[in-house]
Amino acid sequence: MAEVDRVAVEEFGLGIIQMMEHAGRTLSRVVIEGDADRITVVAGGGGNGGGGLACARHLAARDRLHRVVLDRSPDEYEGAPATQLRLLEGMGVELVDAAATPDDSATAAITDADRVIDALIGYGLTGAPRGVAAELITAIESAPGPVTALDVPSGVDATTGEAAGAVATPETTLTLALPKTGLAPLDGSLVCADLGIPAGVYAAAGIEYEHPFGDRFSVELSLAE
Ligand SMILES: NC(=O)C1=CN([C@@H]2O[C@H](COP(=O)(O)OP(=O)(O)OC[C@H]3O[C@@H](n4cnc5c(N)ncnc54)[C@H](O)[C@@H]3O)[C@@H](O)[C@H]2O)[C@@H](O)CC1
Ligand SMILES: [K+]
Repeated sequence: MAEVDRVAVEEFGLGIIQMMEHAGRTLSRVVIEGDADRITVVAGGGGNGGGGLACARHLAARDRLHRVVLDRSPDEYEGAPATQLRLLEGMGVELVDAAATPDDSATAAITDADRVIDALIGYGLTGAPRGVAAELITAIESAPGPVTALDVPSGVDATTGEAAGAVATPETTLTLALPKTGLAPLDGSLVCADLGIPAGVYAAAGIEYEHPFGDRFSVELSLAE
């Protein structure tokens, strides 16, 4: 998937912000179909967090957003995730910086929610979750509400499915563009979102690909028996 993203951006000129918007909007549609009114988005600093922040904007516009929890200071965001964050700030959405709140407001924002979106870490995970991200994964895992994970549950290696540390078990995982091999052993439902990546990108990345979405923009997947 990393190679597909690279070819899409460097050889086909697809914008990361474009793909991230599809990810965030489709994620918001999936959770809006449920009945949760107070949805908390927990967002990291990379591409996965950026998709979560785009989702938060669509939820806020529909009055379904409870809180946005960050694992670092808003000043540390760069690139497309920073663009998503600035848009949220412009809407007046309150951000909870878990790294700067010694009290339990980040945990409360997670435990008070009807549903939690886990957009901390995607396929960019390196090693076991550390620091604030690890604490937030533990808080998500102990939250009473159901969890929707973006792309992969944070802490799971997208390729091997191994988890070297904490993982929040999702009710649903919305994976992006292609199912990752590391999702095969996962419990819960699996939905794949179309990021609008042209078929030629897959061909250029050496992947045999048939558009799986038909007339839809997301499809539920199940493991072949
Ligand atoms: N790169 C792209 O073209 C796109 C990426 N997308 C999303 O972005 C993800 C990949 O983005 P990135 O490559 O930025 O990576 P990620 O966002 O998956 O992970 C990087 C972030 O995780 C943190 N992190 C990594 N390992 C950690 C550990 N052990 N403990 C604590 N924190 C850790 C890093 O500090 C960094 O903030 C995909 O899974 C997907 O969800 C989509 O938004 C679509 C486009
Ligand atoms: K995630």
